[in-house]
Amino acid sequence: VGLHRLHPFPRPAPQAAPPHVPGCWGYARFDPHAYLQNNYVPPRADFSSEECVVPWKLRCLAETFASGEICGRTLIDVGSGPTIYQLLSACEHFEEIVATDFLEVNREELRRWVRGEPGAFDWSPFIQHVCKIEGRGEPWQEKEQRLRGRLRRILPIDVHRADPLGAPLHPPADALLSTFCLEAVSPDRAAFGRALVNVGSMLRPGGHALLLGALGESFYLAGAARLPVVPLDEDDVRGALSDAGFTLRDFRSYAMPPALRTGVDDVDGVFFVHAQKPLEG
Ligand SMILES: Nc1ncnc2c1ncn2[C@@H]1O[C@@H](CSCCNC[C@@H]2Cc3ccc([N+](=O)[O-])cc3CN2)[C@@H](O)[C@H]1O
Repeated sequence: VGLHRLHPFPRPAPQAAPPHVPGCWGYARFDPHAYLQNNYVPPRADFSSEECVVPWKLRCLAETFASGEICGRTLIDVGSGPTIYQLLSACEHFEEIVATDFLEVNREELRRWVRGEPGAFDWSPFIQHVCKIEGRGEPWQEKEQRLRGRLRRILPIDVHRADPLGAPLHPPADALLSTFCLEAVSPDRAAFGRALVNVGSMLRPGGHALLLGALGESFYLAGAARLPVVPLDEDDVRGALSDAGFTLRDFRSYAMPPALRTGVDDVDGVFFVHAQKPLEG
């Protein structure tokens, strides 16, 4: 019962990517700090306008969790990267948050934040914004501590495996969250669809899946790494969810304004999905 202790997946040698994961070698050069600077500081993380992309993402999550319908014991975050912003509304509704990523450098970045170590990325502007839009007048330091207390496991994951965590998750997660991961690690739409099936296997029947991802993106930069992304449109996402057996509850999209097209990627827009795994089957 409970999460299995896993050996980290062997990191591919830069010169030899596992054949089943084209482009995986690029992740050996992924620089978490550069990635954070590219996406999670202004202009993309500008909290002065609700029209900016990060406030839009946080609002999608806050509004979806505000109903209270999505709750339970465990939420698993797939491909967390070095970020925790995506967990700020979720952490109110789950006893345990399980973060996951393929790279140890990202898992260590997350541990550094959980431990409150100097040099960890400063998420306080994000925490303050989420407290403001959730409207409970909660001191942001309390939310920060609550997330730190509930973020108890930071595990290796590979969404290209039938068992992404290396073994089935017992008990299955009550909810699944994944932001900007599946399309960024899939060489084509079929692989994206298979990854969605794989991660869906960790979710209990009736469980909720929340996805944020890139539309029309073909690459992104993270320091020396230039990573390929499968360009998706709205129908690709809807079709993959349907093929994976999910029932769509909400679909929203955001068009990236010219001011936020900074060259760190070629993303056209962002999608937000709330889907549910049927109770039967
Ligand atoms: N096989 C694997 N299984 C699971 N995770 C894996 C695997 N391989 C790599 N990973 C893991 O997945 C990765 C997740 S970060 C993926 C970045 N996605 C693209 C980037 C993100 C972004 C963010 C924000 C905004 N915006 O407008 O606000 C736009 C964009 C568009 N560009 C990375 O953590 C890696 O370590």
